[in-house]
Amino acid sequence: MNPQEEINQLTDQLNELNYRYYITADSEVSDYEFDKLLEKLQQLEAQYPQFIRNDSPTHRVGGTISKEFEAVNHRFPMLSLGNTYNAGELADFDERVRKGLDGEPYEYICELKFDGVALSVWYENGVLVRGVTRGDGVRGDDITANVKTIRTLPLRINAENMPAVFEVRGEGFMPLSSFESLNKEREDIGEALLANPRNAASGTFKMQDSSVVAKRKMDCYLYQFLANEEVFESHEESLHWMKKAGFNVSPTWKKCKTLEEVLAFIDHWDIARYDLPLNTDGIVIKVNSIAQREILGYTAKSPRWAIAYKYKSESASTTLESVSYQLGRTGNVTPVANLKPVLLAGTVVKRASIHNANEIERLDLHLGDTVFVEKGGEIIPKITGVDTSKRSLAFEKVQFPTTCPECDTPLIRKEGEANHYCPNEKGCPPQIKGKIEHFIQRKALNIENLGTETIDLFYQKGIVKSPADLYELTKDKLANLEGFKEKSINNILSGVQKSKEIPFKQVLFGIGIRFVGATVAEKLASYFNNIDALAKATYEELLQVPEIGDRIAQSVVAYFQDEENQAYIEKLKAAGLQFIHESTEIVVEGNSLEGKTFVISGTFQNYGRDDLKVKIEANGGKVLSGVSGKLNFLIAGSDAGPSKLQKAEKLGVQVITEEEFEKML
Ligand SMILES: NC(=O)c1ccc[n+]([C@@H]2O[C@H](COP(=O)([O-])OP(=O)(O)OC[C@H]3O[C@@H](n4cnc5c(N)ncnc54)[C@H](O)[C@@H]3O)[C@@H](O)[C@H]2O)c1
Ligand SMILES: [Zn+2]
Repeated sequence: MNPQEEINQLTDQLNELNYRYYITADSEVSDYEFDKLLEKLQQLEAQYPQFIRNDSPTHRVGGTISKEFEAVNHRFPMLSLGNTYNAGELADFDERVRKGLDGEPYEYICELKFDGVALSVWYENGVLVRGVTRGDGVRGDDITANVKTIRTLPLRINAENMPAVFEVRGEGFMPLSSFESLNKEREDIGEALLANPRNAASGTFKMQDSSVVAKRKMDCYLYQFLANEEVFESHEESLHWMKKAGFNVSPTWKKCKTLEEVLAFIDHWDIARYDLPLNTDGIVIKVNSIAQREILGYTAKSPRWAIAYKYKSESASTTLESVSYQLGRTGNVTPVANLKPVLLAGTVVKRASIHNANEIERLDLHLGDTVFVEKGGEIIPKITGVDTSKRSLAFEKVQFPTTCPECDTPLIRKEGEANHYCPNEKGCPPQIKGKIEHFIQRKALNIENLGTETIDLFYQKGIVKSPADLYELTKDKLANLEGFKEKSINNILSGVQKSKEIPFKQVLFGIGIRFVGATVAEKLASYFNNIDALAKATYEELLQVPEIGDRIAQSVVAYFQDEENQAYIEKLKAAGLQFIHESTEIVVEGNSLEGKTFVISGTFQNYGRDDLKVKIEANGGKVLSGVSGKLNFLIAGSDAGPSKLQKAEKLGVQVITEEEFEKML
């Protein structure tokens, strides 16, 4: 290949990888490989500038803006960071800084490189007015309503030396704990799992409904302050100021005066970072003095005064011994690789996830292959490649099964879906047991004293074959089972008894309609009020419910058309479960709100909107639908409508928070 051809080929390849990384979230190569390819292109471009293409990935930030949000021009471009993977390259960076500053002394601030999405948040007169994504670096998506759901981000601040207009930047992220519970929820309702917390964060910040974003408990660490005028002399000062003003600044940063101190910081966090509540993929080294930053300046893509040191995600090679196929509650079949045990990032790895049949095809897996496994942001390691030079002709290609490994029913793959699943919902043992486990979990019927093993036993003995059978358990039936003492029998029976008090929304979640998670169940319960109305609802009616889309509506209709499901619901009704929605119990404090009028806007910490309405009325107040001059109070939640707020301000209507409202009671 001649240099021009090579430049063309690398440009195309990197643009494609960028697209996959930022848009479809299914990158095929590790960050390390990506960065090496980019470096190669950079070198070629430096040598043959006449061949640089206009769409070269070396000249611009990799993301894009989307159609769903308003695009906003950044006041200061949001750049990327140059990166290094070893101490030698870091020393080169330090050398460039030294030369650039012409012998002046300088110091660094080292921070962790948080693995989320960059956010820019604008304040005017201390009030949060805008939240924007990085986008292509020049323009980003206006996601203000979503950014406002971040609880640690102040909506209003009042700090010393605060310029009228300023901007803070930081990394929006989904804490690991939220990520895990979100994926657990998705698994529960048969949805594909999110690949890693970064993709989850970027997807969440781009959702249309900010009340869903609010539920996901996003967070943000701030690491940059920007204003038209010079407010601070050093980065350090700005970090202290942001902290004092109430921003969430991670306390992990450190001032380093020498390269040795920087390297010690890198070593320390290489291990300590695993104890943090979020993923990190390296550290960022920044020149501390703002004046010196100006001297050093920028390239088209990144500042010359900062660099990222990225930790190489550890990889190991081992043998693929077999592939097993696991069946989830909703019949999803997931292939899992069984590996010859190998040490990876401090733990022995025996299994790796392969996601689905496409992935087996893409990797062209053969049993006996030498495979590379990597631990990235995910908890379970994954296979990233195959060393085909080590493949022998005798190795057999991995074949995704055509029938269910548990019940032999032919597997189904819906058009457009990557997953195969077993349609034998009512006769496939893991699906039946999974349904019972789903039914008894805390967020559903909350039946204590029943574990996986007990359910397994009940199922094997033929005592419980559906959640409805739980309500036919008796002392006699259980007394014959080995290992069950009177006390544990009583506990199980009383747990079952207590579940009859569990509110309808949880029952609805528990019965396990595909795609109906806890949140959706709550929405359906309060919209339709009872199971009969829900069962009669047409596809079109279901689409009227906020946040209910095509897929859920279809699934609900199909569920209630099935006669066996109808019989199952009847059985549960006969057992005495709650099938009517009771809005949350409202405590009436008195008539302190007598004669006062309210408008509700936004989402609230302690109340659903309907609950809040009932609460106001129960205490003598009146809820109006629109803001007018006659209105007394606008209760503004975390993402209250800006037009309502403006109107209230204009008309002199008092705007109060949830806490202020509670004080009125
Ligand atoms: N595997 C692939 O296919 C693929 C494709 C494209 C990009 N990538 C990876 O993505 C990287 C490019 O992404 P990028 O342009 O977003 O750069 P980057 O993520 O490497 O660095 C810039 C970003 O770091 C973040 N950051 C976190 N903590 C920070 C801190 N304390 N201070 C400042 N910034 C901080 C900010 O969001 C900032 O936008 C590449 O280096 C590559 O590794 C991989
Ligand atoms: Zn099956």
